[in-house]
Amino acid sequence: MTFLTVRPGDSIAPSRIGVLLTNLGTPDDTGYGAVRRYLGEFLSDRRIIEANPAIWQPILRGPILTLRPRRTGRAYRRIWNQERDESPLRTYTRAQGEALAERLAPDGVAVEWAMRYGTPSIASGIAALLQRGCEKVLLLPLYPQYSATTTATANDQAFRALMRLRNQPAVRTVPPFSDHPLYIAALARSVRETLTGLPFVPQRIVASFHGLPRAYVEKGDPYAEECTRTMVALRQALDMDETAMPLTYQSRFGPAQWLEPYTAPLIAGLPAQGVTRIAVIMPGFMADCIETLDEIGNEVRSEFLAAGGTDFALVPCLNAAPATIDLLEGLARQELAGWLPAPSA
Ligand SMILES: C=CC1=C(C)c2cc3[nH]c(cc4nc(cc5[nH]c(cc1n2)c(C)c5CCC(=O)O)C(CCC(=O)O)=C4C)c(C)c3C=C
Ligand SMILES: [Fe+2]
Ligand SMILES: [Fe+2]
Repeated sequence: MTFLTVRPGDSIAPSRIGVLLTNLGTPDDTGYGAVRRYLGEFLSDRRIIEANPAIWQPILRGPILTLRPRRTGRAYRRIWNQERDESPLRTYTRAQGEALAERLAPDGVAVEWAMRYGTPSIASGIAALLQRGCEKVLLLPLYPQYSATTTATANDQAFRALMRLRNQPAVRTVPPFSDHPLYIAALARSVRETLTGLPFVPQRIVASFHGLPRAYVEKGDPYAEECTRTMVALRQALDMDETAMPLTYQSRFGPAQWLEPYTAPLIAGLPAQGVTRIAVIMPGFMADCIETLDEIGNEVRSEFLAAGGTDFALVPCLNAAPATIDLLEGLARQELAGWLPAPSA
Protein backbone atom coordinates (compact mmCIF):
# COMPACT_ATOMS: atom_id res chain seq x y z
CA MET A 1 0.00 0.00 0.00
CA THR A 2 1.24 3.52 -0.76
CA PHE A 3 0.63 5.98 2.02
CA LEU A 4 -0.15 9.63 1.50
CA THR A 5 2.45 11.94 2.92
CA VAL A 6 0.01 14.37 4.52
CA ARG A 7 -0.14 13.94 8.29
CA PRO A 8 -2.34 15.42 11.02
CA GLY A 9 -0.67 18.49 12.40
CA ASP A 10 1.52 18.70 9.27
CA SER A 11 1.03 22.44 9.04
CA ILE A 12 2.06 25.22 11.42
CA ALA A 13 -1.46 25.18 12.92
CA PRO A 14 -1.81 23.59 16.39
CA SER A 15 -3.91 20.45 16.98
CA ARG A 16 -7.43 21.13 15.82
CA ILE A 17 -10.85 19.59 15.28
CA GLY A 18 -12.25 19.41 11.75
CA VAL A 19 -15.75 18.80 10.37
CA LEU A 20 -16.23 17.38 6.87
CA LEU A 21 -19.66 17.87 5.30
CA THR A 22 -20.32 15.31 2.56
CA ASN A 23 -23.02 15.27 -0.07
CA LEU A 24 -23.77 13.13 -3.09
CA GLY A 25 -22.05 14.79 -6.02
CA THR A 26 -22.63 16.27 -9.35
CA PRO A 27 -20.99 16.59 -12.78
CA ASP A 28 -18.46 19.39 -13.38
CA ASP A 29 -20.41 20.63 -16.40
CA THR A 30 -23.52 19.68 -18.33
CA GLY A 31 -21.74 18.26 -21.40
CA TYR A 32 -22.04 14.63 -22.44
CA GLY A 33 -18.50 13.71 -21.30
CA ALA A 34 -18.74 15.22 -17.82
CA VAL A 35 -22.18 13.76 -17.14
CA ARG A 36 -21.06 10.36 -18.44
CA ARG A 37 -18.00 10.40 -16.15
CA TYR A 38 -20.11 11.38 -13.16
CA LEU A 39 -22.84 8.78 -13.81
CA GLY A 40 -20.16 6.16 -14.50
CA GLU A 41 -18.58 6.75 -11.07
CA PHE A 42 -21.94 6.99 -9.29
CA LEU A 43 -23.50 3.91 -10.86
CA SER A 44 -20.33 1.83 -10.39
CA ASP A 45 -20.62 2.20 -6.61
CA ARG A 46 -21.57 -1.23 -5.30
CA ARG A 47 -23.52 0.38 -2.46
CA ILE A 48 -25.75 1.93 -5.17
CA ILE A 49 -26.01 -1.00 -7.57
CA GLU A 50 -25.57 -4.28 -5.74
CA ALA A 51 -25.77 -6.47 -8.87
CA ASN A 52 -22.73 -8.57 -9.79
CA PRO A 53 -20.33 -6.21 -11.67
CA ALA A 54 -19.71 -8.92 -14.30
CA ILE A 55 -23.38 -8.54 -15.24
CA TRP A 56 -23.91 -4.85 -14.38
CA GLN A 57 -20.81 -3.23 -15.90
CA PRO A 58 -21.56 -4.27 -19.53
CA ILE A 59 -25.12 -2.91 -19.12
CA LEU A 60 -23.78 0.30 -17.55
CA ARG A 61 -20.97 0.82 -20.10
CA GLY A 62 -23.35 -0.15 -22.93
CA PRO A 63 -26.88 1.27 -23.13
CA ILE A 64 -26.97 3.28 -19.87
CA LEU A 65 -23.81 5.38 -20.28
CA THR A 66 -24.57 5.79 -23.99
CA LEU A 67 -28.12 7.07 -23.61
CA ARG A 68 -28.58 8.50 -20.11
CA PRO A 69 -25.92 11.27 -20.10
CA ARG A 70 -27.77 13.11 -22.87
CA ARG A 71 -31.06 13.11 -20.98
CA THR A 72 -29.44 13.86 -17.60
CA GLY A 73 -27.30 16.62 -19.20
CA ARG A 74 -30.46 18.31 -20.53
CA ALA A 75 -31.99 18.18 -17.05
CA TYR A 76 -28.84 19.69 -15.49
CA ARG A 77 -28.89 22.48 -18.12
CA ARG A 78 -32.43 23.41 -17.04
CA ILE A 79 -31.38 23.94 -13.42
CA TRP A 80 -27.67 24.90 -13.72
CA ASN A 81 -26.41 27.83 -11.62
CA GLN A 82 -25.21 29.96 -14.52
CA GLU A 83 -23.67 32.60 -12.30
CA ARG A 84 -21.22 30.17 -10.69
CA ASP A 85 -21.24 27.70 -13.57
CA GLU A 86 -21.97 24.74 -11.32
CA SER A 87 -24.90 22.65 -10.16
CA PRO A 88 -27.16 23.97 -7.39
CA LEU A 89 -26.17 21.03 -5.18
CA ARG A 90 -22.58 22.21 -5.18
CA THR A 91 -23.57 25.86 -4.61
CA TYR A 92 -25.73 25.02 -1.60
CA THR A 93 -23.29 22.52 -0.12
CA ARG A 94 -20.55 25.14 -0.33
CA ALA A 95 -22.85 27.73 1.28
CA GLN A 96 -23.66 25.30 4.11
CA GLY A 97 -19.95 24.62 4.65
CA GLU A 98 -19.04 28.31 4.70
CA ALA A 99 -21.87 29.23 7.07
CA LEU A 100 -21.04 26.37 9.43
CA ALA A 101 -17.36 27.38 9.34
CA GLU A 102 -18.33 30.86 10.56
CA ARG A 103 -20.36 29.40 13.44
CA LEU A 104 -17.55 27.05 14.55
CA ALA A 105 -14.57 29.35 13.92
CA PRO A 106 -14.67 30.84 17.45
CA ASP A 107 -14.04 27.31 18.78
CA GLY A 108 -11.11 26.82 16.41
CA VAL A 109 -12.98 24.13 14.44
CA ALA A 110 -12.12 23.85 10.74
CA VAL A 111 -14.87 22.97 8.22
CA GLU A 112 -14.52 21.53 4.72
CA TRP A 113 -17.14 20.13 2.32
CA ALA A 114 -16.87 17.40 -0.29
CA MET A 115 -18.76 15.16 -2.70
CA ARG A 116 -18.98 11.36 -2.75
CA TYR A 117 -18.89 11.36 -6.57
CA GLY A 118 -17.08 13.98 -8.62
CA THR A 119 -15.41 17.03 -7.14
CA PRO A 120 -14.32 18.23 -4.65
CA SER A 121 -13.58 14.67 -3.58
CA ILE A 122 -13.83 13.36 -0.03
CA ALA A 123 -10.10 12.50 -0.14
CA SER A 124 -9.30 16.14 -0.94
CA GLY A 125 -11.58 17.31 1.91
CA ILE A 126 -9.76 15.07 4.39
CA ALA A 127 -6.37 16.19 3.06
CA ALA A 128 -7.42 19.84 3.49
CA LEU A 129 -8.44 19.22 7.11
CA LEU A 130 -5.14 17.47 7.86
CA GLN A 131 -3.22 20.31 6.25
CA ARG A 132 -5.09 22.69 8.52
CA GLY A 133 -3.76 20.76 11.52
CA CYS A 134 -6.80 18.62 12.37
CA GLU A 135 -6.10 15.62 14.56
CA LYS A 136 -9.78 14.91 15.20
CA VAL A 137 -12.30 14.73 12.37
CA LEU A 138 -16.10 14.59 12.44
CA LEU A 139 -17.74 13.24 9.27
CA LEU A 140 -21.17 14.77 8.67
CA PRO A 141 -22.99 13.17 5.71
CA LEU A 142 -25.78 15.53 4.66
CA TYR A 143 -28.49 12.87 4.70
CA PRO A 144 -31.10 13.12 7.46
CA GLN A 145 -32.33 9.56 6.78
CA TYR A 146 -29.67 6.84 6.88
CA SER A 147 -29.28 4.57 3.87
CA ALA A 148 -26.39 2.32 2.91
CA THR A 149 -26.63 3.99 -0.52
CA THR A 150 -25.93 7.46 0.86
CA THR A 151 -24.64 7.81 4.44
CA ALA A 152 -22.66 4.57 4.44
CA THR A 153 -21.03 5.08 1.05
CA ALA A 154 -20.01 8.65 1.97
CA ASN A 155 -18.37 7.34 5.14
CA ASP A 156 -16.81 4.39 3.24
CA GLN A 157 -15.16 6.86 0.91
CA ALA A 158 -13.72 8.84 3.84
CA PHE A 159 -12.36 5.66 5.39
CA ARG A 160 -10.86 4.69 2.02
CA ALA A 161 -8.88 7.94 2.12
CA LEU A 162 -7.93 7.33 5.77
CA MET A 163 -6.67 3.84 4.83
CA ARG A 164 -3.88 5.56 2.92
CA LEU A 165 -2.60 7.50 5.93
CA ARG A 166 0.18 6.24 8.14
CA ASN A 167 -0.85 8.65 10.88
CA GLN A 168 -4.63 8.80 11.00
CA PRO A 169 -6.67 11.42 12.81
CA ALA A 170 -9.31 10.28 15.33
CA VAL A 171 -12.65 10.02 13.51
CA ARG A 172 -16.32 10.21 14.45
CA THR A 173 -19.41 9.97 12.23
CA VAL A 174 -22.68 11.85 12.74
CA PRO A 175 -25.67 9.52 13.13
CA PRO A 176 -28.84 10.01 11.07
CA PHE A 177 -31.02 12.89 12.20
CA SER A 178 -34.39 11.97 10.72
CA ASP A 179 -36.38 13.29 13.69
CA HIS A 180 -33.85 15.62 15.30
CA PRO A 181 -35.78 18.59 16.77
CA LEU A 182 -33.62 21.12 14.87
CA TYR A 183 -34.22 19.30 11.58
CA ILE A 184 -37.97 19.11 12.11
CA ALA A 185 -38.03 22.76 13.20
CA ALA A 186 -36.17 23.80 10.02
CA LEU A 187 -38.58 21.80 7.83
CA ALA A 188 -41.67 23.15 9.63
CA ARG A 189 -40.38 26.68 9.29
CA SER A 190 -39.73 26.24 5.55
CA VAL A 191 -43.31 24.96 5.07
CA ARG A 192 -44.83 27.86 7.04
CA GLU A 193 -42.73 30.44 5.20
CA THR A 194 -43.62 28.99 1.79
CA LEU A 195 -47.34 28.82 2.61
CA THR A 196 -47.36 32.43 3.82
CA GLY A 197 -45.97 33.61 0.46
CA LEU A 198 -48.40 31.63 -1.73
CA PRO A 199 -51.38 33.19 -3.53
CA PHE A 200 -53.37 29.96 -2.92
CA VAL A 201 -54.06 27.54 -0.08
CA PRO A 202 -52.79 24.03 -0.95
CA GLN A 203 -55.22 21.17 -0.30
CA ARG A 204 -52.29 18.79 0.19
CA ILE A 205 -48.61 19.09 1.03
CA VAL A 206 -47.09 16.05 -0.63
CA ALA A 207 -43.79 14.91 0.89
CA SER A 208 -41.45 13.36 -1.65
CA PHE A 209 -38.30 11.44 -0.66
CA HIS A 210 -35.70 9.94 -3.00
CA GLY A 211 -36.70 6.32 -3.55
CA LEU A 212 -34.75 3.11 -2.95
CA PRO A 213 -35.12 -0.39 -4.42
CA ARG A 214 -37.57 -2.30 -2.21
CA ALA A 215 -35.12 -5.24 -2.10
CA TYR A 216 -32.53 -3.07 -0.27
CA VAL A 217 -35.06 -2.34 2.46
CA GLU A 218 -36.05 -5.99 2.67
CA LYS A 219 -32.36 -6.84 3.19
CA GLY A 220 -32.18 -4.43 6.15
CA ASP A 221 -31.65 -0.88 4.92
CA PRO A 222 -33.51 1.23 7.50
CA TYR A 223 -34.18 4.10 5.05
CA ALA A 224 -37.97 3.61 4.79
CA GLU A 225 -38.33 3.59 8.58
CA GLU A 226 -36.23 6.74 8.77
CA CYS A 227 -38.48 8.51 6.24
CA THR A 228 -41.55 7.49 8.23
CA ARG A 229 -39.93 8.82 11.41
CA THR A 230 -39.40 12.19 9.71
CA MET A 231 -42.99 12.32 8.52
CA VAL A 232 -44.47 11.42 11.91
CA ALA A 233 -42.49 14.24 13.54
CA LEU A 234 -43.15 16.76 10.78
CA ARG A 235 -46.90 16.11 10.67
CA GLN A 236 -46.98 16.53 14.43
CA ALA A 237 -45.06 19.82 14.22
CA LEU A 238 -47.47 21.15 11.57
CA ASP A 239 -50.60 19.58 13.09
CA MET A 240 -51.37 17.69 9.87
CA ASP A 241 -52.43 14.11 9.23
CA GLU A 242 -51.36 11.50 6.66
CA THR A 243 -54.06 12.55 4.18
CA ALA A 244 -53.06 16.19 4.27
CA MET A 245 -49.35 15.35 4.09
CA PRO A 246 -48.74 12.00 2.36
CA LEU A 247 -45.31 10.34 2.14
CA THR A 248 -44.19 9.40 -1.39
CA TYR A 249 -40.97 8.28 -3.13
CA GLN A 250 -39.49 9.74 -6.34
CA SER A 251 -36.53 9.11 -8.68
CA ARG A 252 -37.09 5.45 -9.57
CA PHE A 253 -34.19 4.09 -11.63
CA GLY A 254 -34.34 0.86 -13.62
CA PRO A 255 -37.02 -1.82 -13.83
CA ALA A 256 -36.99 -3.14 -10.22
CA GLN A 257 -39.71 -2.37 -7.70
CA TRP A 258 -38.84 0.67 -5.55
CA LEU A 259 -40.42 2.00 -2.37
CA GLU A 260 -44.03 3.06 -2.87
CA PRO A 261 -46.17 5.05 -3.31
CA TYR A 262 -44.38 6.64 -6.26
CA THR A 263 -44.57 10.45 -6.22
CA ALA A 264 -45.36 11.17 -9.90
CA PRO A 265 -48.46 8.96 -10.35
CA LEU A 266 -49.82 9.89 -6.92
CA ILE A 267 -49.59 13.60 -7.75
CA ALA A 268 -50.94 13.17 -11.30
CA GLY A 269 -53.94 11.33 -9.81
CA LEU A 270 -54.88 14.11 -7.37
CA PRO A 271 -56.91 16.36 -9.74
CA ALA A 272 -59.26 13.43 -10.46
CA GLN A 273 -60.00 13.39 -6.71
CA GLY A 274 -60.77 17.13 -6.70
CA VAL A 275 -57.31 18.11 -5.39
CA THR A 276 -56.07 20.81 -7.77
CA ARG A 277 -53.90 22.95 -5.46
CA ILE A 278 -50.80 21.37 -3.91
CA ALA A 279 -47.39 22.11 -2.47
CA VAL A 280 -44.54 19.57 -2.50
CA ILE A 281 -41.82 19.27 0.14
CA MET A 282 -38.72 17.10 -0.31
CA PRO A 283 -37.47 16.60 3.26
CA GLY A 284 -34.73 14.07 2.45
CA PHE A 285 -32.77 16.49 0.28
CA MET A 286 -30.69 18.93 2.32
CA ALA A 287 -30.06 20.99 -0.82
CA ASP A 288 -31.96 21.67 -4.01
CA CYS A 289 -30.67 19.60 -6.88
CA ILE A 290 -31.67 18.00 -10.16
CA GLU A 291 -34.09 15.70 -8.35
CA THR A 292 -36.01 18.49 -6.63
CA LEU A 293 -35.75 21.36 -9.13
CA ASP A 294 -36.16 19.37 -12.33
CA GLU A 295 -37.84 16.04 -11.56
CA ILE A 296 -40.40 17.58 -9.19
CA GLY A 297 -40.24 21.28 -10.11
CA ASN A 298 -40.49 20.70 -13.87
CA GLU A 299 -41.58 17.15 -14.76
CA VAL A 300 -44.01 16.38 -11.95
CA ARG A 301 -45.38 19.94 -12.03
CA SER A 302 -46.17 19.63 -15.78
CA GLU A 303 -47.85 16.25 -15.28
CA PHE A 304 -49.98 17.67 -12.46
CA LEU A 305 -51.08 20.68 -14.51
CA ALA A 306 -51.75 18.49 -17.56
CA ALA A 307 -53.96 16.28 -15.38
CA GLY A 308 -56.11 19.26 -14.38
CA GLY A 309 -54.18 20.70 -11.42
CA THR A 310 -54.34 24.49 -11.16
CA ASP A 311 -51.73 25.50 -8.55
CA PHE A 312 -48.41 23.83 -7.71
CA ALA A 313 -45.74 25.12 -5.35
CA LEU A 314 -42.36 23.73 -4.32
CA VAL A 315 -41.18 24.14 -0.75
CA PRO A 316 -37.46 24.93 -1.19
CA CYS A 317 -35.02 22.49 0.36
CA LEU A 318 -33.29 23.54 3.56
CA ASN A 319 -30.29 24.86 1.56
CA ALA A 320 -28.39 27.49 3.58
CA ALA A 321 -31.31 29.06 5.49
CA PRO A 322 -30.38 30.19 9.03
CA ALA A 323 -32.45 27.33 10.55
CA THR A 324 -30.41 24.86 8.46
CA ILE A 325 -27.16 26.24 9.79
CA ASP A 326 -28.62 26.03 13.31
CA LEU A 327 -29.25 22.36 12.58
CA LEU A 328 -25.72 21.72 11.26
CA GLU A 329 -24.17 23.59 14.18
CA GLY A 330 -26.39 21.70 16.65
CA LEU A 331 -25.46 18.33 15.12
CA ALA A 332 -21.76 19.19 15.06
CA ARG A 333 -21.68 20.43 18.64
CA GLN A 334 -23.68 17.42 19.86
CA GLU A 335 -21.30 14.96 18.21
CA LEU A 336 -18.19 16.93 19.20
CA ALA A 337 -19.08 16.50 22.90
CA GLY A 338 -15.94 15.57 24.80
CA TRP A 339 -13.74 16.94 22.01
CA LEU A 340 -14.94 20.50 22.43
CA PRO A 341 -14.99 21.87 25.98
CA ALA A 342 -18.54 21.69 27.44
CA PRO A 343 -20.38 25.04 27.17
CA SER A 344 -20.20 26.95 30.47
CA ALA A 345 -23.53 26.95 32.31
C1 LIG B 1 -29.93 2.66 -8.23
C2 LIG B 1 -29.77 3.94 -8.36
C3 LIG B 1 -29.90 4.96 -7.30
C4 LIG B 1 -30.04 4.83 -5.91
C5 LIG B 1 -30.14 3.58 -5.06
C6 LIG B 1 -30.08 6.16 -5.38
C7 LIG B 1 -30.23 6.49 -4.02
C8 LIG B 1 -30.27 7.78 -3.52
N1 LIG B 1 -29.92 8.97 -4.17
C9 LIG B 1 -30.14 10.04 -3.33
C10 LIG B 1 -29.93 11.41 -3.63
C11 LIG B 1 -29.67 11.92 -4.91
N2 LIG B 1 -29.65 11.24 -6.08
C12 LIG B 1 -29.39 12.10 -7.13
C13 LIG B 1 -29.30 11.80 -8.47
C14 LIG B 1 -29.38 10.50 -9.01
N3 LIG B 1 -29.68 9.33 -8.36
C15 LIG B 1 -29.59 8.25 -9.23
C16 LIG B 1 -29.75 6.88 -8.92
C17 LIG B 1 -29.87 6.36 -7.62
N4 LIG B 1 -29.96 7.04 -6.43
C18 LIG B 1 -29.21 8.79 -10.53
C19 LIG B 1 -28.99 7.97 -11.78
C20 LIG B 1 -29.08 10.18 -10.39
C21 LIG B 1 -28.61 11.18 -11.45
C22 LIG B 1 -29.64 11.90 -12.12
C23 LIG B 1 -30.26 11.07 -13.20
O1 LIG B 1 -29.57 10.65 -14.14
O2 LIG B 1 -31.48 10.87 -13.10
C24 LIG B 1 -29.21 13.44 -6.57
C25 LIG B 1 -28.97 14.73 -7.34
C26 LIG B 1 -27.52 15.08 -7.65
C27 LIG B 1 -27.38 16.48 -8.28
O3 LIG B 1 -26.27 16.85 -8.67
O4 LIG B 1 -28.32 17.25 -8.43
C28 LIG B 1 -29.38 13.32 -5.20
C29 LIG B 1 -29.28 14.41 -4.17
C30 LIG B 1 -30.62 9.53 -2.10
C31 LIG B 1 -30.99 10.38 -0.89
C32 LIG B 1 -30.70 8.14 -2.22
C33 LIG B 1 -31.12 7.10 -1.25
C34 LIG B 1 -31.99 7.21 -0.34
FE1 LIG C 1 -30.10 9.13 -6.32
FE1 LIG D 1 -34.40 11.87 -11.08
